[in-house]
Amino acid sequence: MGHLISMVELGKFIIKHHPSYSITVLTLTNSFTTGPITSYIRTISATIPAITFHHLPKIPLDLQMYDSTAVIFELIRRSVQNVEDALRSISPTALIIDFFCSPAMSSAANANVPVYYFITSGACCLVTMLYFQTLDQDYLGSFKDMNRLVYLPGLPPIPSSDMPELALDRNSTYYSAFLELSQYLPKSAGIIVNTFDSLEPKPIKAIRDGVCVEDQHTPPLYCVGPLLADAGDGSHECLNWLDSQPKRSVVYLCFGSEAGMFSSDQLWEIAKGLEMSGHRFLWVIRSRSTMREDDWDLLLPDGFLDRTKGRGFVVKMWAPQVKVLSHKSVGGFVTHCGWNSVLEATRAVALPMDVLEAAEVEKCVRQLMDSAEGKMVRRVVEAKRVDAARALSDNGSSRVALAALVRSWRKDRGLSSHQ
Ligand SMILES: O=c1ccn([C@@H]2O[C@H](COP(=O)(O)OP(=O)(O)O[C@H]3O[C@H](CO)[C@@H](O)[C@H](O)[C@H]3O)[C@@H](O)[C@H]2O)c(=O)[nH]1
Repeated sequence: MGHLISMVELGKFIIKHHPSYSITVLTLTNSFTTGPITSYIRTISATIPAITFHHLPKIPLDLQMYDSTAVIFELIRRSVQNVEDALRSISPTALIIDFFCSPAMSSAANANVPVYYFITSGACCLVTMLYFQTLDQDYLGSFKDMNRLVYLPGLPPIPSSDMPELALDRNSTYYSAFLELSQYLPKSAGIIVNTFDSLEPKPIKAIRDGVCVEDQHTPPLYCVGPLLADAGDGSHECLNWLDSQPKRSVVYLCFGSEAGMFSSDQLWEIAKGLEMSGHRFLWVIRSRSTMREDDWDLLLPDGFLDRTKGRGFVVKMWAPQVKVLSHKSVGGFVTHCGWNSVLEATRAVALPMDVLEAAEVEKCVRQLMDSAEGKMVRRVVEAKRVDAARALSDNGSSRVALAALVRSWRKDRGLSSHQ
């Protein structure tokens, strides 16, 4: 969902400023096409005629054989011919691919269409992707076993255990897919990133200076963000509850669209931490262990909902996050740091939470709501909010980047400035 929303937001950004274009989003359907995804696609299709969804033929897969990430890689790998067929029938000016979709590079080459990557995470993450070919040669073991710092251009040293999940285990299939991404990125016509120049100046400079890719040309970088979903219309009972809470008193906890699927042990730890913190909270819970509505309450500590009644509100599965974050009663956001949530948090306040233990949850919530550090985070976020608006304004860095991107694909296709 995090990837789909930002891809659609990129499409909206393109047609808003270059209305002669229309956008076709190629989508795969399978087990991960959950209710929120289906209803999101329906809403966009009904409200934005310039964006259409082209559903690629369904690929039959034995789901028992794959975990949730492997399913995505396998579907993409097996859809190469279908993507090529779609490109031949649509005949687009350019193909923009998510970073999971490297195999589509060959579909585009066969259909003679220029390919641009779209990085739905920030420039920090892109540095890791580009530099991964070098890391693969420099660090011989698996990052998960190293217990050391990893050095990347433009970034502070990163504990090896904090490397992207796909890159942690050298023997996994994800590792080869991540390495393949690192090899394909420099071959693209350009890289579009959902960030803005003043948000991540050091990694952006490192990429533009070409120091993340050895012995190869780094393609042009287009920082066009922040691309964020609109708050939209519609109501939700959690918004009514927020209306009745004091200003900036509620801490909002939500852990993205996929990562938010916790085991029952983890849910239990978060619940305990929230109870101990004594603060008001709005918490979105998802769990892999059960999807039956009646079972939800059993996942939480006995009596938790009664003891926190009035000061806590639990939403099952999905909350209107953008609306929640802009609500006046929300004073803090505890997140897994999915990039969309980070960007959306520029409208609110966030602290990352790492270790899922009750004491850590309690500490994190208290720090955010009570401490000098929490106040400082609020000030930094406010400054970034102003920078973000500037980047998207006329002649702002993201608008200039979008214009350069459009010029680039026109040039690739030999089109004049009117086409
Ligand atoms: O209850 C919910 C949960 C999520 N959202 C929205 O769903 C999106 C979630 O995106 P994100 O915060 O990026 O989380 P994920 O989808 O889990 O993130 C995946 O995709 C991101 C973008 O590539 C990566 O940065 C993350 O590491 C990866 O986990 C955001 O727009 C949220 O507003 C809701 O509206 N309601």
